[in-house]
Amino acid sequence: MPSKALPKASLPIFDFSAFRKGDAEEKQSAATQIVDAFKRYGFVYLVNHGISPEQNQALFDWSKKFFYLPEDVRMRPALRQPEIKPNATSYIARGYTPVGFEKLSQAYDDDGLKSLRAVPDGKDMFELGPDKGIAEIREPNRYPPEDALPGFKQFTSEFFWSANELAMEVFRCIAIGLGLDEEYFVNYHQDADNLFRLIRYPAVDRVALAAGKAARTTAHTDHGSITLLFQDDVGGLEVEDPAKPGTYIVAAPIEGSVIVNVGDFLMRWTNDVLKSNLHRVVAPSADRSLSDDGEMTRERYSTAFFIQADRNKVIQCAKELEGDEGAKYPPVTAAEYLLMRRAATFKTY
Ligand SMILES: O=C(O)CCC(=O)C(=O)O
Ligand SMILES: [Fe+2]
Repeated sequence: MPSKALPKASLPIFDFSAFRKGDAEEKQSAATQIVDAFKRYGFVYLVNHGISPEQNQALFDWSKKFFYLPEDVRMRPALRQPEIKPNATSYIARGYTPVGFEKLSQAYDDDGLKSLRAVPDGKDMFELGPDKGIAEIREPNRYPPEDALPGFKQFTSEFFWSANELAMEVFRCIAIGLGLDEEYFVNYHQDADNLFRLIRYPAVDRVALAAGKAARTTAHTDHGSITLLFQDDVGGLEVEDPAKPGTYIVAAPIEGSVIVNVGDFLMRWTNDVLKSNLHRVVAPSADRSLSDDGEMTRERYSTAFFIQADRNKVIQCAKELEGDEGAKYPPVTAAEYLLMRRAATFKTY
């Protein structure tokens, strides 16, 4: 009998209630440990993070309902994400993106991108941002008509704000762990200019996926400040082992947990003190990920919540993080940085 047990995860797992509900000493201790893990792996699991198991389950239920909408509804021009042009002035995505458009990678030269794109990432996505504030005015959300999916808009909006609240707690934790003012990072994330991405990886031929003839998400780092990642029970997420570059640690699903990882922008902002680490989604190792006949790897759902700093605030390394070498990078705004990173991510030719 194949084992249905979840593989043991080897990335650090923290009970976040120690930070959220602890006294000053407990907060400091939790923050120090979590920051140590971000320095080493760039990734942690949090449990007891404040988003209830019911909300978590509802997220996947709604996601599934969205992706099961008829194709003609998903592909309506009003819902479809506008094509990203090479000279785009915005890095913000809203709406539905069908399979084959986004290819995450670390390659930025044309040849590298072209050869990687020979095997597209097998996923489609629905992306949204805040429904109030300056970010909403600049880029309104693109939803299916309410009668096509009643309640979807309200749920995703509520989830957006719950996840944003959790992200702000994570920033407080990181700031305390780094010896900075508790509100240091929160002050740069006032607009909630975040990207909330529902992802579906359709069922795919097991052998093709394992052989690299089909892909889910190629190895990449995230661009923004931090990412909160919710995954279902299929598996396949892996994180590069910092002790053995080129090899990967399985980031197995853990029910009710959220994975938090550091993005490139925060790595740069912290003078490389915190690590933005490579990760990918590959063929899951466990048998529970296969269809009944064993030919296909089951479809997989995940939700990534990319936290991005206020667009036009200039960030630069805090004095406390300069170390002996001084600041490694010149000041930059989130808009300048993210625009540059996003341009390479979408098929533009
Ligand atoms: O689907 C996942 O588990 C990871 C997705 C991811 O890394 C991304 O979209 O940046
Ligand atoms: Fe990612």
